[in-house]
Amino acid sequence: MIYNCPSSRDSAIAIDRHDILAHAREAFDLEGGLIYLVGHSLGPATHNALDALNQSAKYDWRRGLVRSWNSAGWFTLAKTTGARLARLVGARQQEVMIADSVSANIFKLASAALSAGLSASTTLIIEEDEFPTDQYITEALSTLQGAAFQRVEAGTGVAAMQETGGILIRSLVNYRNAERRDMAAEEKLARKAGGLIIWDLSHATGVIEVALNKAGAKLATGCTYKYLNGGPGAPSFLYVEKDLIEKLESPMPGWMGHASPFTFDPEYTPAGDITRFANGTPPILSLAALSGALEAFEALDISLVAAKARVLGDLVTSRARDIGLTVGSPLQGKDRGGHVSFSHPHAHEIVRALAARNILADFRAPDTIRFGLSPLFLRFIDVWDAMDALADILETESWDKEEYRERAAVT
Ligand SMILES: Cc1ncc(COP(=O)(O)O)c(C=O)c1O
Ligand SMILES: Nc1c(O)cccc1C(=O)C[C@H](N)C(=O)O
Repeated sequence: MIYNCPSSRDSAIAIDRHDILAHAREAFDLEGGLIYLVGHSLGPATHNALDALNQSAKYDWRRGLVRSWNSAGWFTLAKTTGARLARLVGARQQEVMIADSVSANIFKLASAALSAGLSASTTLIIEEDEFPTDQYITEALSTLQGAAFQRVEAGTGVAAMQETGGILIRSLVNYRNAERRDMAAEEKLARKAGGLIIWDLSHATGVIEVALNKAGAKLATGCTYKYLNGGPGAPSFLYVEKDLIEKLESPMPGWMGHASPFTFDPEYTPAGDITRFANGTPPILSLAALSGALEAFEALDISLVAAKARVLGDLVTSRARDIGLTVGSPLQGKDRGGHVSFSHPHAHEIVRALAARNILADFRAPDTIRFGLSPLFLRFIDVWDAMDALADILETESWDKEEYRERAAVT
């Protein structure tokens, strides 16, 4: 074990002192004194992301103007940034591109898979506790394509796929409880049943090891604004296994996915590579920020990042249990993603009481608190202190204040 779980504040300090990832924190432009436990929702800004954004806006856009499509590499930015991200999900560079949102990419990938007959049946399956957008998109797509739709109980999606040979939309890490699935084992079951899994890697990428190629995964997408710190609204990524790229056609064949957009051909011919999944003009400023943000991962061993996340999570689960909270996440680090959730009847007030102490966590109705444990910028002492604050808030019932009861529009 590279990291040990601290048993005291002093040992947390000692572990931080020897942390081989300690330098990664320097990449971030963090406000002093803030403990940020929401990197699983919106990662903080890195200096490189801000510089890249600045460069793109102030020089490439302001001065380079339309010339920058070529001179600043804007035309290929979605692909080059995807290639940069590929290592973090265990994919080949040519199998990943940046495009649209996860919502749009689930639609494109599932629709393309249905049209190409990649699965034994056209049944679309999703578990009822998946992130809502995945459910809405999957159900809407089934209506559009006249495919059967099954919203199944949590924990039964793989069995439904085995039974029907259909397409399962599945998070590698559940957004609420951080439960982690075994991609390789489930891919094996999919192959046996003639089914297909489209992976949502939103809560996995940048915090646990993801090995798409090794697992034999065919299709995936994921957010870049969480652990990858791409910035608010940063476009998501999509992955298509190399042998499938030319077999699949996007249901949204926009001009940027054309083999030669600037021939302005009235007939659509898809690009021969992953760019066939692009549709319109990409959000260059967001892509620039994302590309800059990925530099923080460049020389990092993702297995170390994952190891640190596991132990930060162990620290939260063990101390949360000590103070009487009900932990909703798996207790074994290997079964968990990068956050830990626990419940309390006054979860919302507690999250607001933590915020008043400059500790940001998040609340998911009705009673869940999530602590996101981004290993690149969080130290053991941050998490130790956050747990101390939480213990104090519970013990003194200092959450019980009128001002903590109002609901914010977004939490
Ligand atoms: C698992 C999961 N999927 C999808 C999304 C949404 O993705 P997007 O807003 O890019 O469509 C989120 C978070 O917002 C998420 O947690
Ligand atoms: N994407 C978000 C947004 O645009 C606003 C507020 C929060 C988000 C999120 O990412 C939510 C997140 N996926 C979750 O796991 O709850």
